[in-house]
Amino acid sequence: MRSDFLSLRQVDKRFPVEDGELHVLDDISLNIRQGEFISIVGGSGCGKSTLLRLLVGLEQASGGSLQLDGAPIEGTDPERGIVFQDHRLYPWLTVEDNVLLALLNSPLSKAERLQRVHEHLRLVGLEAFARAWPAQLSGGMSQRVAIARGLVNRPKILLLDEPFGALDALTRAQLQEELARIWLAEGITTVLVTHDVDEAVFLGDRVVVMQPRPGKIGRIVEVDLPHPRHRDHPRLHELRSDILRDFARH
Ligand SMILES: Nc1ncnc2c1ncn2[C@@H]1O[C@H](COP(=O)(O)OP(=O)(O)OP(=O)(O)O)[C@@H](O)[C@H]1O
Repeated sequence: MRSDFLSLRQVDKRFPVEDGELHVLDDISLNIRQGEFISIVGGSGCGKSTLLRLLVGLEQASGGSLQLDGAPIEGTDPERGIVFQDHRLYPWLTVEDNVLLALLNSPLSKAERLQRVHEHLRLVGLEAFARAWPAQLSGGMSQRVAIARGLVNRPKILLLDEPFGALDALTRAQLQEELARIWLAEGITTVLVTHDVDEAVFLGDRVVVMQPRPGKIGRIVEVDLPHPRHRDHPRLHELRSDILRDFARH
């Protein structure tokens, strides 16, 4: 198993703005192991989403390098699956077709594609809803479809930007458990951006704590607990309080 499966070296990001440039990310270096679950937390505006957009390939770094499995990250690619806060399902397509769309450029036959879609709908517990319309789904169900769509290409990594941010607390907790189960079953390298420190420590093998202006890695916290985890484990509470103390300092 490679310890630098996903590798960020001295990544820097600046945006041109009216009166010069905005320095958003400064000297971000991080090696992520194959199969690892990394959570990224930090206050609003510290560059978490920008970092994820660089990993997706929607933005280009101003300096430094990002590599996945030995190859530079350039542009979007099905080898990187994405789930955003807003599920972005097409309302005029059924659940099945929404997931199928992600396989548009796949070399698989139609029958193989459908089989793959159903396999992933089963994985997220929604096989019975294959023919449903997005409007018939709850927020949590829509987000499950988005996870199925993110995984259907069997990507090398799964990138999640506040995937449960718009859900109520109970649904959010359920989806976190689902994600933990799916991650364990699939063994997929995962990067999660979240505001929620509880979520970050519950799911992550490591939690990257970012600091603002410009966004930097403040520290990296190892969550030294095996999976599956119990959310009430005292160690998780301890780590959470420790990280929140960091937030209070910035
Ligand atoms: N395309 C852009 N052009 C100019 N500035 C940008 C652009 N994208 C992001 N920014 C700025 O970069 C900074 C970091 O934004 P980013 O969304 O990455 O932070 P974040 O940590 O994800 O915040 P939040 O938690 O509120 O979503 C912000 O000041 C934002 O205004």
